[in-house]
This record gives sequence, C-alpha cells and structure tokens, in this order.
Amino acid sequence: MNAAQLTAPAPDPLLYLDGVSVVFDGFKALNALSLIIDPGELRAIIGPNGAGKTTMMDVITGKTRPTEGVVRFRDHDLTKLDEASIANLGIGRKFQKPTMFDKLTVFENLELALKAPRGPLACLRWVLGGGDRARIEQTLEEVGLASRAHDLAGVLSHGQRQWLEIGMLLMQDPELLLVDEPVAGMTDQETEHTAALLVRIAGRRSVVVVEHDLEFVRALGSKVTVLCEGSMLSEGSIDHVQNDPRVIEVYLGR
Ligand SMILES: Nc1ncnc2c1ncn2[C@@H]1O[C@H](COP(=O)(O)OP(=O)(O)OP(=O)(O)O)[C@@H](O)[C@H]1O
Repeated sequence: MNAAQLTAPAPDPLLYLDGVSVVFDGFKALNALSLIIDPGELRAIIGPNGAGKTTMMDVITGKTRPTEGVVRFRDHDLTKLDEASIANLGIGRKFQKPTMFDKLTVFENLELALKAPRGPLACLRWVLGGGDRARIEQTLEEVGLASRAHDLAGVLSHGQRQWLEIGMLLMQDPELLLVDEPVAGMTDQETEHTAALLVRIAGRRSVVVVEHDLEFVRALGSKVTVLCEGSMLSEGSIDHVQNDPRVIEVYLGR
C-alpha cells in the first residue's frame, strides 16, 4: 500500500443512519441505531427475532418514520420523504413473497418492470427499443434466467421466482437494493446460486441483505452487522461476529 492509498479518504456513504430510534407504544423497536453503507457495498444484517431488522428496512424505505435520528441517502434526508419519493431516488426493496405476473413470461415480467416508472400513458405508447431489449437480456444473464426467458413465470421454481423478482428490481436500476430473507425455503443449490447472484450484482450498486441462514451469509463474504434489541451489537467479518461472545450469548448460542 502506498502513501496515497493510506491517506485516501473513505468514500461518501451511500446510506447513513445515526441515532435512529423507533418507538411503538413505548416499546423501542430501534434504539439509537447507527449504520453506514458505502457505494457498491454488500452488507448482511443478522440478529434474533424482534431485533429490529424489518423495522430498519421500513425506516429506510419510508414505511415507518423514526421517532428520532438521522437517515440520509446520498444528500437526501429520507425522514422527510414518502415511500414513492424514496423509491424514485433509487432504493429498491425485495420482500420475501415475490410479486409478478404468473401468466406472463420471464422476459415480459422484466419488460413490464422496465416500463413501470414511466407511468401508465407512457406504458401504452411504449415500444421495446433495442437498448431496452439489451438491458433485459443483460438482466436475464445477471440473475441466471436466460434459458427460462420465454417460460411463464408461473412455472418457475421457488428459487427462480426469487431471482426473477430481483431481476425486476434491477430493471429499475436501483443504487441501493434491500433484500429481505431471500433464501427462506430454498434448496441448498438455490441458496448457493442466490449468494453468487447477490455478490455479482453488488459493486455496481449497494445491496443490504437481511437473513437468518448463516451458511448463506458466510457465502456472501461481506461485512456482517448483528442487530439486537434495536441496536448494533457487533459488526465485522462473519468469523468476527460468530466469535463475538455477546453475539454467541444473545443469538448463536441458543
Ligand atoms: N407496528 C408495530 N407496532 C408495535 N410493535 C411493533 C411493530 N412493528 C414491529 N414491532 C415490534 O418491534 C420489534 C422489532 O420487530 P422487527 O420486525 O423489526 O424485528 P426483526 O428483527 O425483523 O424480527 P424477525 O427476525 O422475527 O423478522 C418486535 O418486538 C416487534 O414486535
């Protein structure tokens, strides 16, 4: 490492949470949570049930307003924006249950996802251009569904449906993708494919993954944040957090 690299400033964070609390009827679902996600970073979030993982995602996407704290995406104050405005800034969220049109093909679902932000009128007049077709084909490759492009979404396996939904989110070109328990119910092979997929798509965008499956988290090879009782309990490599006595006590040791 040379002197210039040693003194190089850290990149401006893409997502910045500081002192974020959410109180539901006197109960602190988030308790002074701080979290920084860099551009292009892949981050895994783990923690026991009720730790506040979903509430954290809800705060980032504007579904839940924090009681206090700072939530910034680039230079935007997310606490002042509604869900639609936050999505338009480039934050995509994948929920556990995929939402797609079963009677359309994989390609058509991606095509529709590409049109979605253009509004209904634009959709009616919309003709698939060469550039758009190339983007759909690139996304099919990225999520590993190129060979299924012309199959109906309804006949896909559970894992393939999850990948199609990730592909549909990619069509909106998000800068930050939030992914909620992507491998629940997947076979081991599908789980491996999903880890490789998320590693592949991070870099060009940031990806935050909430997951309980620690073998999958290990396969991501990313920094891991452990939440507990609404706060950050530990952060570091999977080996670091798995050997942290506090994490073993509240999460892993049970
Ligand atoms: N709308 C709400 N009203 C009241 N309490 C809530 C609400 N949403 C969440 N909570 C509580 O806040 C705490 C954090 O919940 P959250 O769903 O964020 O945890 P989690 O880490 O995602 O858990 P899991 O792994 O089980 O999904 C829980 O105790 C939950 O019961």
